[in-house]
Amino acid sequence: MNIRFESAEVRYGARVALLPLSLELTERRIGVIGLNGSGKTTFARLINGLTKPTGGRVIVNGRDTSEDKSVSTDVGFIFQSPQNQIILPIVRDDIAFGLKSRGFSKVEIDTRVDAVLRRFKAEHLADRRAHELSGGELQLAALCSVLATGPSILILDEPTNQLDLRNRGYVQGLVEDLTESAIVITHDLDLLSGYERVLVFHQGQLVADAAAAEAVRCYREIAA
Ligand SMILES: Nc1ncnc2c1ncn2[C@@H]1O[C@H](COP(=O)(O)OP(=O)(O)OP(=O)(O)O)[C@@H](O)[C@H]1O
Repeated sequence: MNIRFESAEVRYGARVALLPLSLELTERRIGVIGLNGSGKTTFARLINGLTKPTGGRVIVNGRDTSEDKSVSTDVGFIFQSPQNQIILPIVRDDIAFGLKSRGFSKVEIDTRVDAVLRRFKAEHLADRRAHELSGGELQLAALCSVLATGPSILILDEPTNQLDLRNRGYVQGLVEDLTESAIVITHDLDLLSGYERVLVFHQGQLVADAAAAEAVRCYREIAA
């Protein structure tokens, strides 16, 4: 993946959500940490064009997110509460929904739905009602829905939020095994152990950009 921030900033009136930021991201796994309200989600939303910079530019795989809507097909986003992004009641239908809205044919949709369910060993969830799923199962269903459409970059916003220890380990394993590039926003610092690149945000500013151990040390100082 290639993501470039060129003095990108986000302001909501007088409130600064992200101060002008310039950086390039090419690593396969990137962690993002920081206190509540520090700008992490704003940073992530800029990458798939959900939020447009109020100044500067964000270029993803050669495309300007402010000008080219197709960026959003390249960047999948799993939100903090996956239950909010599952639209249809049955898991299989929800996975198909995203494909339908992207114009895939019926045959292609069926093939892709089956393939993604197989890939994540989630066949047992296909006919389940989404609102009956556990937190870990919901994460898995959301992952299937997003990855079925074939993004090359995946953003996960607090993927282990509200998960018990077993499901946390399960989701950690899923993320480790992804062939797609992944940007992981988390308050679960152990999740990032071994990450070569972790960004630390504080008050809308990137204050550290380092390997996990160093970044976490910086974050602990801020939080102290
Ligand atoms: N749509 C919006 N309108 C006004 N202010 C906003 C909006 N979205 C975010 N902000 C503000 O921008 C700042 C950064 O928010 P952001 O959601 O990026 O933080 P975060 O680091 O992801 O926080 P958390 O860890 O709590 O999820 C906050 O002060 C927030 O209130």
